Amino acid sequence: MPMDYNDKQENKQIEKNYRFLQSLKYAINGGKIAFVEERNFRYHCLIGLLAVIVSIYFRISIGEWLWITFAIFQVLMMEMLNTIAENLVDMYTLRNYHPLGKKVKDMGATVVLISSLFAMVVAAYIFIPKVWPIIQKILN
Ligand SMILES: Nc1ncnc2c1ncn2[C@@H]1O[C@H](COP(=O)(O)OP(=O)(O)OP(=O)(O)O)[C@@H](O)[C@H]1O
Repeated sequence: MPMDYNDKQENKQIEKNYRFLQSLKYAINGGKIAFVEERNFRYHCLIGLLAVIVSIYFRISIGEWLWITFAIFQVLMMEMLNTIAENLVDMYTLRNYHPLGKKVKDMGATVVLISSLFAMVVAAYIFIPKVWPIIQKILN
C-alpha cells in the first residue's frame, strides 16, 4: 500500500481512546487542523457567523433558528468530510495522479456544493421576505 510516512514513530498514539476527555481533545484538534489548513472551511465558518449575526439582527423565530443552525452545521460537516476524503486520497496516492483519486475529490467537491446550495435556499426562504421590504423602502 503506498502510504509512506517518514517521521519518528515514538510517542505517537495509535491505540484506542479510552477516556471521553481524550476523545474530545482529539476531536477539537481535528477542528483546529481543518480551520488552519483549509481555506474553504474558514470561509464557511465566517459565512456561518455572518448568518448568525443577521439572524440576531432580524430577531428570527425559533423555527427559523432551527433551519439556520441546521444549514450552518451541515455545511461545516460536509466540508469536513470532503477534507477527510481529500486527505485520504493524498495519503493513498502520495499526491500522484490516479483516476479514482480524481473521482473521489471531484465528488467530494460536489457534496460541498450541494450542501452549500441547500444552505443558500434556507437563507433565501428566511431572509428575502425580511430584506425585501427594506429594499422597497429604500427604492421608494
Ligand atoms: N491524486 C489525484 N489524482 C487525480 N486527480 C487529482 C488528484 N489530486 C487532485 N486531483 C484533481 O485536482 C483537483 C484539485 O485538487 P485539490 O486537492 O486541490 O482539491 P480541491 O477540491 O481544490 O481542494 P480544496 O477543497 O482544499 O480547495 C481535484 O478536484 C481533482 O480533480
